[in-house]
Amino acid sequence: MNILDKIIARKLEEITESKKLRPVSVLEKEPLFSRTTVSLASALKNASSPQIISEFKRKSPSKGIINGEVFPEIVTADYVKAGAAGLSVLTDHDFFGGSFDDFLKARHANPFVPMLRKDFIVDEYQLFEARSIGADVILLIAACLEPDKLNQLGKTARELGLEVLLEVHNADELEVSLGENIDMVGVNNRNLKTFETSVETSVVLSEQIPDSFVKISESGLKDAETILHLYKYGYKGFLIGETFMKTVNPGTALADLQNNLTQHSNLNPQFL
Ligand SMILES: O=C(O)c1ccccc1NCC(=O)[C@H](O)[C@H](O)COP(=O)(O)O
Repeated sequence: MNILDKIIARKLEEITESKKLRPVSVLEKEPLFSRTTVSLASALKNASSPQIISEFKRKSPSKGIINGEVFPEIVTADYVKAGAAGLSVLTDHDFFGGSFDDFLKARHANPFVPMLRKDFIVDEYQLFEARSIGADVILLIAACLEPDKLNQLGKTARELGLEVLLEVHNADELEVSLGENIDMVGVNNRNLKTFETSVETSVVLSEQIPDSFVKISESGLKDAETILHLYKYGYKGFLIGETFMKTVNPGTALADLQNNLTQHSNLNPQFL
């Protein structure tokens, strides 16, 4: 069984349990459920420089524990101070060490910043969960979903006021999954079989994503040079987790990257 199959098998068990414990009628009564959402797509679309979406990620299948001693409210507030355009917070517990508690702490510390619920969405119920914890954006991973299901989830997400980030790893996934219920397309540079990352994946797929979708490059991003290189291919957003989270102070790591981006852009104005 590959890693995605394992994650999804576990997710389906969790969803069955959660539906019994906290049905949709309960989720709808959560105070954050009716919160006005904030658009990540607009923040990226209107920017005239590369924008970083900073991820709060404790561990991962590829790296194991990344950082055990971190507080979501502190790390995410530091990210925002350092100029993050948006936040991504893992809510998957078993494989990424995340939780709703992490998400809620980040949300309360940053009420007006666009936040992505980073999880493996396979059921409408999880969209109601996302709304109830104050998410603005949800992720639909093409590798996990049949095109009809993906389209249906996108439609329901939109009806709930959530933006939809479609994640693809290759041209085939892109071709069958792109549709009217998608706001942003994220190209994941991580090969889920080998866990190796290659930014060439973002380069190769860039031309195949219509300009009407905001483009985001995800995973394995480490430095300003790579980000500015991908910016030339039309990527507006850059989702970064491990590079920041493996440091003692993830917010400072983002601030350093932002400084490097500014310096490189000044040295090479053709980048911007
Ligand atoms: O990160 C993993 O090991 C992983 C394994 C299997 C499925 C998904 C995985 N990551 C999810 C992500 O999309 C990343 O957390 C995100 O793009 C940030 O990547 P990075 O900057 O490399 O932490």
